[in-house]
Amino acid sequence: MFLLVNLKTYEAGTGDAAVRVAEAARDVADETGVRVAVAPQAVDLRAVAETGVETFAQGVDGIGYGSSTGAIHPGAIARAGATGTLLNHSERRLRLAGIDDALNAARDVSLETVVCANNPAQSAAVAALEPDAVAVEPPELIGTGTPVSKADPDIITDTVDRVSEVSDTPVLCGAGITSGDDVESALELGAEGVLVASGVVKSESPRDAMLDLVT
Ligand SMILES: O=C(CO)COP(=O)(O)O
Repeated sequence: MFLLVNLKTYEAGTGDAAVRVAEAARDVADETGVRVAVAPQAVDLRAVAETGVETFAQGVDGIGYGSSTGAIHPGAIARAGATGTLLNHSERRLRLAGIDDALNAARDVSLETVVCANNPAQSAAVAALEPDAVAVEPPELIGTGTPVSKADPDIITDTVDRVSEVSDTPVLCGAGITSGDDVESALELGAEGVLVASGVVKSESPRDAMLDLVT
């Protein structure tokens, strides 16, 4: 089981608040033995990684060193302390060739890669690029509190089936997940972990929210 907490650009997941969520995530991982990682904005990566929590970037660009103003270089992300990156989140979508470039650039600096996809077919397409994991997140459920594992369970089972035809890439899922029950349903459907944002970041107690998700 892997819980990846995406802080997005929520105010409650930025700057000092990002560090507080990260410390809570680190403690929850230590206390429960469940793998928990946090994905802050790039500018907060170093401070979040210094808490000791496993730290993912929200994305990197498929570029090398040189003249790419405004781009996020995977090497800079790794030096800031991140050990992995999301790619192709539905709020930051890439074309297939861009995903491939970003995957290769991330691999060059040994970043773990979780590629998001909107549906089972896209999940199978990105699985062919052999990321470390695929995360299926139906965009219409993101941020709604209506969990993919209950509202649209076929998306998870179909994704697991389609991906397994292509590679042995593990499948994660996300969108609307807010409780331990939602996580349990996702795992029963074949997911190996979940991506969660608003259910943790916007909660009064991110620690309690994460504990509920993993226990
Ligand atoms: O987009 C998500 C995680 O990457 C899911 O967002 P919510 O948990 O807010 O639905």
